[in-house]
Amino acid sequence: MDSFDIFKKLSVGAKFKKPEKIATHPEDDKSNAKQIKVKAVGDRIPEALSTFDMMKKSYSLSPILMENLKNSGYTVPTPIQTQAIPVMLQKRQIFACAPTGSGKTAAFLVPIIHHLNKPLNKGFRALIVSPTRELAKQTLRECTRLCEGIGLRAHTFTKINKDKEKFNPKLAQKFDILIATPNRLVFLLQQEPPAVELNNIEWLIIDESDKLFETGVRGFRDQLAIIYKACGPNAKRAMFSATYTVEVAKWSKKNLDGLIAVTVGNRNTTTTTVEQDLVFVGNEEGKLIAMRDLVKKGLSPPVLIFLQSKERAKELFSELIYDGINVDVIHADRTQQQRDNTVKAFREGKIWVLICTELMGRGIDFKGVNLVINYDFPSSAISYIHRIGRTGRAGRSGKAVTFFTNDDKPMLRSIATVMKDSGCPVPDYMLEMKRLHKNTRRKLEKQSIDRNEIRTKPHRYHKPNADIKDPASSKSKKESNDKSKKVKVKKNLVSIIHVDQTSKVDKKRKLNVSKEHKVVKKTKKSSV
Ligand SMILES: Nc1ncnc2c1ncn2[C@@H]1O[C@H](COP(=O)(O)OP(=O)(O)OP(=O)(O)O)[C@@H](O)[C@H]1O
Repeated sequence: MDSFDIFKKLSVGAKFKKPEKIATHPEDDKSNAKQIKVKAVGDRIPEALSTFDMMKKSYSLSPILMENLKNSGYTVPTPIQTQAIPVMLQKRQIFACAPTGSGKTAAFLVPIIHHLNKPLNKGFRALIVSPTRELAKQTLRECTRLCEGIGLRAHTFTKINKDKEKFNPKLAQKFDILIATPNRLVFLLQQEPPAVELNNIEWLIIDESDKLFETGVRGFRDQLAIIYKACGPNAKRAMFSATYTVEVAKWSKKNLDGLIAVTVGNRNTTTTTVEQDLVFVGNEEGKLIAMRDLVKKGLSPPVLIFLQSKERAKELFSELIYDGINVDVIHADRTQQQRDNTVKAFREGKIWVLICTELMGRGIDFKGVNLVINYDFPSSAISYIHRIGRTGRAGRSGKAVTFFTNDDKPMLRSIATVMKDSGCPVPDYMLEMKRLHKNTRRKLEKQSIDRNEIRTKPHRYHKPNADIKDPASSKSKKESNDKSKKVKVKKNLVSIIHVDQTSKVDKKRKLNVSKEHKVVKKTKKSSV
């Protein structure tokens, strides 16, 4: 019996497979696509598109834009595109909610490119607000592709000091579309005189709108208020997200005239093309065992691993790099250049496993991610939906594995409910667990769990100066190397022992882990 067999025996958790797949993209399965419910609420709802060609006839979309869509490989509109595009082409304000990886970016880019039509040299006329710089850069790439041959130019800010020195409204004249994070934009708006002007904005798109409406440390909400004010009252607004919050829905209804609300599928469910497993791992040590077992069984890259904080991401990185895995890590402590390089290398397949924090949870479109591992349990159902939405995109299939320990049990019910609502069978006991009061849940969502350091530990029964013999020493050298990790089970605890390697491990780790990746000793502070 190997380590994972023992671990599985002790585990009371379950592994579940989704029974069926439903394609989210019409081209993958035309019959299934028709079953996806697209709901639109509002007055005078425009007719939904059944083909992209309808835009040419009904809205005189430029042949170049049509060609750019085709060159992007977009032959049939996705469900959200069928309804959101005509709504925006008719200059109506929209609140749109559609699953992860379902083509929301093109759903707002196509209408704004159509409305802006051609460069006017009067500065930014459309603004797209994204919660992270990585997402802003990705949207810029898609925008640039769709604007090819049209002459419209999109811009996103780079280094903050450089922007302060160099960026000014005159420079902005040659651009038409601005894609920015709220932090950076507000910083530039608050320069004296403002380094950026938004008085010509005709369209304001809030991507990941529920994230940007969150109140909290980063104060996105307050920043949005400053941005709205700078755009003036005539800018049309569009809110897009994969997850629905009552707050954003209510705000939109109250503040956006002539609003049309478009929802695709059931609210706050995961995409149906992702097979989802929940695995009970007992404790932190169990997580490393489970992780190593997944590696041993053979991971199919690209793989994304989510952790709750940058400190923990660094810790896991230093473990996995020692295991010889082609892995890198991305978090807020790395410089922009390092973050960009890592994203690029992962996109190009040079890195197979990417360890990340919530920073990469929203919007990022890595094509063909096969597996998402929630090493640390997500703090909310919303976070779960976005994290596992990095796989199973654009109708592809994917897999998500979520580890949980006893510490995660209070939030287990909400994740299990999302899984059930998405069509995954989950054991009744999880759904029957006590429902948390709204306030308690919110409080838990904001606090991150204080977890033990991620570190392969010498066995607890190991006497410091004892002359420990490798049980494998009598076997062949190769066997001995392979079996340097031994598992001992005592009183329902699973521990993994590096019998004779502890000091070597530390030395090698120091050599392998570059300065920028050095493990920061566990602090209670948790951030991405
Ligand atoms: N009509 C289409 N046909 C085929 N592929 C498409 C179409 N529209 C978009 N895509 C592709 O689908 C993928 C997901 O699109 P996108 O990133 O816009 O998803 P999203 O809905 O914004 O996801 P998230 O909620 O995670 O941000 C992208 O790779 C995009 O190129």
